[in-house]
Amino acid sequence: MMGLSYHGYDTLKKVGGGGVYDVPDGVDIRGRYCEEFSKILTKDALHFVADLQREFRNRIKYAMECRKEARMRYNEGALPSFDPATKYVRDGDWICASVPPAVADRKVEITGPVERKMIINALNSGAKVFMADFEDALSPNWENLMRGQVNLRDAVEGTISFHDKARNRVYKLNDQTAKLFVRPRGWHLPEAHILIDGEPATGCLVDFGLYFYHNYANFRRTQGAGFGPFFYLPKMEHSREAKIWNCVFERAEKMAGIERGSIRATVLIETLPAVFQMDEILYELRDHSVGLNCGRWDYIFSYVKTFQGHPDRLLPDRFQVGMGQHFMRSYSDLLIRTCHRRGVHAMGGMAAQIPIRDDPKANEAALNFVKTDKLREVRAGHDGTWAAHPGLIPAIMETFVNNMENTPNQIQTMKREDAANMTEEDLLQIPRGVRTMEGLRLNTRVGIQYLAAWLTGTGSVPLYNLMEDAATAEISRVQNWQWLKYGVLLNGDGLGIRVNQELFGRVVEEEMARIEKEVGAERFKRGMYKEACKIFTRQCTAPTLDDFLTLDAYNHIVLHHPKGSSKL
Ligand SMILES: CC(=O)SCCNC(=O)CCNC(=O)[C@H](O)C(C)(C)COP(=O)(O)OP(=O)(O)OC[C@H]1O[C@@H](n2cnc3c(N)ncnc32)[C@H](O)[C@@H]1OP(=O)(O)O
Ligand SMILES: O=CC(=O)O
Ligand SMILES: [Mg+2]
Repeated sequence: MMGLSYHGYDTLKKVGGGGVYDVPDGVDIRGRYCEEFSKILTKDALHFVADLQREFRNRIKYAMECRKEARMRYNEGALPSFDPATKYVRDGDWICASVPPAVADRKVEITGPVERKMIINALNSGAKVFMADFEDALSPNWENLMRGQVNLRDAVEGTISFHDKARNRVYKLNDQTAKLFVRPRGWHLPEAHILIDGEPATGCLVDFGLYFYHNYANFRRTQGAGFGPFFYLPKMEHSREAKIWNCVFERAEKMAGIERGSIRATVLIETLPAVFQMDEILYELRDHSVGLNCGRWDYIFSYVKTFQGHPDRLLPDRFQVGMGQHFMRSYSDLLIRTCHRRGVHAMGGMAAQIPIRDDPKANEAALNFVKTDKLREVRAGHDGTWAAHPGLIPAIMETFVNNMENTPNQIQTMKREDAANMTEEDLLQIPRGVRTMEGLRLNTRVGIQYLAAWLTGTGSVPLYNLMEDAATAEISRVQNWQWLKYGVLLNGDGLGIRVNQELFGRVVEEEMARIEKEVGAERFKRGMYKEACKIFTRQCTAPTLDDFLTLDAYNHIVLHHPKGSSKL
């Protein structure tokens, strides 16, 4: 039977590539057809996603409106703060459901995009947990998303393999693997290739829904010892958003006929407003929580975004905004105190350093930086932390093991009551440091190269010996925007130059020439550097700050089938 429109017909929908997706009433697939994808995009799985979308779309829209409204208040001069209306939650004596034994020990967690070889490498890496990422580390084009689902299904089944033909190497899972967590996209991102009742689906409901539907049974049997699946939840700004996730989880548990509280999630505290909502977020998810994580890179991005209307809160060069800054330390300390008081893990964040193969001295310095950062985390009371690369795992594991008393975590032993009186001033203190021309140049060079990679399907890249992903690139973008908006003085290099449009135009030109030289003329021509430069420059110079780099850029990676049908 040929496909009709998505309205009112329970029918087969024909799309590019000659195949057909069997879709339920009201669902339209605009992504490329592929037989492998059709095993993910089954009618029943799509039915589940559509049910979630229909049940929660209005609440999601409302939550996004609330974000806008809060931003307007911050733009008018208000500061984020603890909410007096939920003091009873912060003061209350409740705790979260107890931690599932399968994930009691989370000393080192590796993260990475849902790419086939990386999934196998990460699961085999010796880390306790692998967070498979549909978010900061992934460019969410149709192929990546759908292949990611196929890869995760095979990983959970234990059948995943990969043949690297160039190296004639076959990758398979070891007997012992890391426990899998999955990070869906944030609430704000649409999935333009799946329309439900004529509207793009909510990206995270697609990521969550398809993964949950196909994997919950296998996962609980093989990985979760009766619990799971496990998730990481990104970029929330308020506990009302956590409440929606909690309802989504309950809805999924009901559909699957599994016990309430089976699904568990760690929430990234990576927006400035959310640091004032940590108790409230845990409270909403108290039956489904396994802790919070310091998503430090998005947190820095969010500091600039929240204070976009506050010229007295300008950031110094990006690399000076580390965990030594008072506001960052305060955030980590309060997160540990909050989690341990509620009986769940307080996870540390990502050090951006990665191994440097061709320079032993620089490599040693990078490794020492990571070790110092991780030592600070474990001594502060974190129960585990993130690694961006398998090469860092032994050193990080050793740091955590040697500094914890033979226990899987520090939930009972590091209560951090000293952080109980953390104030709003502590959490908001203006970061110290200077701004330099090199800072502006590096932001520009990194931002454009990251975006060029993202547009061509790669969401995490090594640049100048550091891991760059959507969160780190955001810092480069918003920092440039902030410096331009307020015409800041570059006060750290003795040049006494003010940032303005003309200077920025020159910097962009010169940095593009440098990028071309560094990557080579051929790769530069083949890549999407010019398009990336256009998008990045527009965003840095826009009169109003765009909410997300990837939201504006998303239109450029939407590819509707049959070709030529409209974009978002
Ligand atoms: C702010 C945040 O949200 S942080 C979380 C999101 N970001 C991430 O997850 C970034 C994860 N890291 C990465 O993507 C990568 O490490 C990069 C892009 C930074 C560097 O990647 P590469 O340049 O390919 O690293 P490199 O060449 O050293 O890789 C060596 C091997 O390690 C593997 N590897 C590297 N990083 C990872 C990882 N995170 N997970 C699994 N395997 C990995 C590579 O696949 C490669 O395997 P192979 O030898 O079998 O071919
Ligand atoms: O997601 C993690 C972050 O640091 O951002
Ligand atoms: Mg993040």
